[in-house]
Amino acid sequence: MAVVIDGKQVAASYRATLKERVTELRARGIVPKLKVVLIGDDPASHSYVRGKERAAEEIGIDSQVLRFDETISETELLDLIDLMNEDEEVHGILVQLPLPKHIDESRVIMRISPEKDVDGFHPENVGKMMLGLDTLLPCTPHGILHLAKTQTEIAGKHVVVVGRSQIVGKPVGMLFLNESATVTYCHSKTADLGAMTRQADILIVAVGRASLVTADMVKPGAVVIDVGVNRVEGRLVGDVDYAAVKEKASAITPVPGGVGPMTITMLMHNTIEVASRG
Ligand SMILES: Nc1nc(=O)c2c([nH]1)NC[C@@H]1CN(c3ccc(C(=O)N[C@@H](CCC(=O)O)C(=O)O)cc3)C=[N+]21
Repeated sequence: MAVVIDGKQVAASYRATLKERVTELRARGIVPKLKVVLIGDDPASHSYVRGKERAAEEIGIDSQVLRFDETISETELLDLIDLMNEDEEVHGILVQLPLPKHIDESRVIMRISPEKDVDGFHPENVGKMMLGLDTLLPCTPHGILHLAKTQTEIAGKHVVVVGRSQIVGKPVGMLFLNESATVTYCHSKTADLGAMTRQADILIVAVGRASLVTADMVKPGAVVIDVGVNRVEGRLVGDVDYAAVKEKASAITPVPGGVGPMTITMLMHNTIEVASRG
């Protein structure tokens, strides 16, 4: 029977240390400031952004959400980013994804100043992360690494990543490689997924398909990190068959209450990092 990794609890205790850092910054006259751009009326996006606002308020970060309807043009959005890039009081800029079809996501990401890119999505930050240099790390991968470290040593472990998205799969493998894990990537074209996942000491699943990973695909004693966010019959579930895998793993993250709260907390971490650079 696995330990349930309480992401809500780990995130809350991490936020307590962040709150102290904000107190110190404010004593020096620095108020960390985060701008979130939210386009359209997708209920999930609005819910995530509310979570970000709540966390910022708890820690003492000044956050502002700029809401636009989906008719906003790409040029208008890029001009807005330019203004925030130039505003010395703004430390972090986040444009909530996905964007409407008529807006080129990569052009938007590349327009955000790498120094203010608290998502860690800009190619300059991705490149620095790949090189193992000190930089703004992508929030979900950073949160996953932090959760895994509460359970196990990373060096020498076999980490199997299922999913190769730009936002989670690819960077999370790179972060664990930098921590001296042996990393295997799996994806939709992987020939025998179970044969791969059964080798994992640490199994990270970030695909977006409910019940993708079943108990027979997990090595006894593995640490399982479920990054999936799926709505099934109105309920939020991950990519892992939680009830069955829980019996086999040594530790597992629940959905909700696992990786999600860590993602938001690492966004706060990045905003404070930028504010601390002065
Ligand atoms: N530029 C950008 N940066 C992002 O970081 C980003 C994004 N766009 N677009 C969407 C995804 C998704 N994402 C989540 C954040 C928190 C939870 C979270 O806190 N989930 C709660 C449950 C929330 C609920 O109940 O709906 C949990 O797992 O416990 C989930 C998902 C950030 N994203």
